[in-house]
Amino acid sequence: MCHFRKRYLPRLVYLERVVKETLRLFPVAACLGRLLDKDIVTSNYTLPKGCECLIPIMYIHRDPNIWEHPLEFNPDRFLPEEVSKRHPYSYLPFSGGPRSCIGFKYAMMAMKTAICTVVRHYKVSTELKSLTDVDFVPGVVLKPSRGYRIGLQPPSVNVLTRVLHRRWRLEIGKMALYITFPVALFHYFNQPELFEDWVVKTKRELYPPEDTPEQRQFLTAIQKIKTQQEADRLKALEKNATN
Ligand code: HEM
Repeated sequence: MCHFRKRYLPRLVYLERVVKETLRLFPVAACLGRLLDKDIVTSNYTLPKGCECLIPIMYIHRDPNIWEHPLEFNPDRFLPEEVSKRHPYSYLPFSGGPRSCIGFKYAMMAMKTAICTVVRHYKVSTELKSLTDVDFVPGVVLKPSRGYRIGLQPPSVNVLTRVLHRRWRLEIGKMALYITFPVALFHYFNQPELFEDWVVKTKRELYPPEDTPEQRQFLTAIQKIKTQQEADRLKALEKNATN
């Protein structure tokens, strides 16, 4: 199975909508607190400076005035055309304004990577039947009261997948062979005593000493020249001796 790469993340548009819809129904920070540094005037109320406010993110995310069928899991609520219909502060999983989460991009990348990695390797299941089956305990972050009731099962691996999974072993084997083979050959042929006889024998077979009439004629001619030269030299010596 190929490795997951960072460059794949922008292409996972549906997964991004799934993550966003999950954070709508189950915002990690379900409730935020603010201390007002000035009076806030709304249509019906004035919230005085110094007042401590709680912003019920989970409640806003499930408000039927904002979200149609709020308890339905529908990732397409986060299609660009749907998002543009809503007030920007109707969805606040990472808070909003100047004190919003600085790590939201990283968090989105991390969640998408984690989900991809898990679903590519495991079959995920749960005994929970609907969203309302999940109860929460109050806390700084949203936490299910009965833990995370999910099952992870390794997929049944077919032969092809098994072969692909073992590919890295094959590659290492091939690499070892590529290195060992020339090294072994080099060592073998660098022992002259092992192959000297073989070289001499092969050379004799490939280039046998020639014994043709021309060759013999040539050798006789050379011999004649040598004898002639010897005789001339002797004659010259005798002449010198008599003088
Ligand atoms: C799913 C993951 C995350 C969620 C749901 C989340 C949510 C939030 C929320 C709602 C706030 C606002 C808190 C408030 O106003 O009281 C916040 C603030 C903050 N978050 Fe995250 N966060 C996540 C991951 C991260 C990561 C990965 C980082 C760092 C890399 C990070 C860094 C921060 C910081 C520094 C603040 C404070 C910003 C400020 O007060 O100016 N968060 N986060």
